[in-house]
Amino acid sequence: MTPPPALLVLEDGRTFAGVAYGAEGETFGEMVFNTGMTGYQETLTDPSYARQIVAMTAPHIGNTGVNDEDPESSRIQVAGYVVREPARVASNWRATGSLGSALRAQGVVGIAITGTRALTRHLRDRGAMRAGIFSGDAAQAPVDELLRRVQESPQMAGASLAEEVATKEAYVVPAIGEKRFTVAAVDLGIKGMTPHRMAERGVEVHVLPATVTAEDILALDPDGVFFSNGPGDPETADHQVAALRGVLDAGRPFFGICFGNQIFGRALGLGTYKLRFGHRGVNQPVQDVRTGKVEISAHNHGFAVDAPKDGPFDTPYGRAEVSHVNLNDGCVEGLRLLDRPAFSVQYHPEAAAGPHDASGLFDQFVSIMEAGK
Ligand SMILES: NC(=O)CC[C@H](N)C(=O)O
Repeated sequence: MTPPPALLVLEDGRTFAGVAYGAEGETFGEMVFNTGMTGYQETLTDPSYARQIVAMTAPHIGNTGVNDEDPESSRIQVAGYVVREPARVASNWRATGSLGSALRAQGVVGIAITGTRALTRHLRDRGAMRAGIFSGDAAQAPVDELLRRVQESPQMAGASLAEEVATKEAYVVPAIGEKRFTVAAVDLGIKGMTPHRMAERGVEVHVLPATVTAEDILALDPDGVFFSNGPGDPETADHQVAALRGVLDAGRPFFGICFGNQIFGRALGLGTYKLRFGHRGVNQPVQDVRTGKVEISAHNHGFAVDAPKDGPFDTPYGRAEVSHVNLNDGCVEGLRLLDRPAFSVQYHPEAAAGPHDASGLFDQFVSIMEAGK
């Protein structure tokens, strides 16, 4: 059966005609692209993609189907999905179904277009922008009308989404093997692999809702505090910035990833800004400013911290420095305090999917907790 026609409409009026993939209907979100050649299931279930329509630059998606082990959260989180060619056969020994049926079962509207390269170049040149996918009855309206609705949909700048996707109830991920440390992990849209990487190192992880206060965190008497990745604009995360300031005031060892890095930056008094099209993929080169060492790393961010890159600077918590920079565009990829046990990275050392070059950052978190005991 041939899938029905579908239309992708960008807010600047560019359109891409294709066929429906996944659920039929309509959806709106920020149009972004992901360059990962692997890991579509992890990408789709990463809560940081909330309210984003993700286009895959890899031309063939769905080859290995879906399985029960790779999801990073309990559901598909993207607002919509754009692929070039959906695999007609799902072939993998772990597969429990096809990606197309998983998208349909979860009501995720997608589209297959031939022009994913043209779309990516357009976003690279003009920047990430709002978009809509329309198929079935939703595609019957005139294009002008669809465009108007895209232009009326919410922007990513100014969006507060972390509390929407984060857990409402605290839960514990037990240490694997002997328990050595307790970590309070604030969930802003945490990926399942992150607590797992800590648990593998003897950490019992208390995952807490995004609405917790510094008092709630410190009441657990944790050896370390972690702030996770998450969707939305870091400028809206005032509550989390205040909570982190309380944690830093108490001198607790701190590690942050992605949204957590942006909140750390804000807690240090730095600003954040929106990147033109962001970094989403599994092969971004990041350099450790001190050692010169380059890690190839997994990324998913559309915002970045604005910090001085020419050496240490003063913050309310003493001197700090930019620890890592991106070699593609020079943006800040990590921060650390020089006299206190606190650091964060903008990229993804849990790397699901992605290369494991940066996994040593979890060991670094363990060392600062060890030193603090
Ligand atoms: N993965 C993340 O934590 C993303 C952080 C933030 N929402 C951004 O896009 O930059």
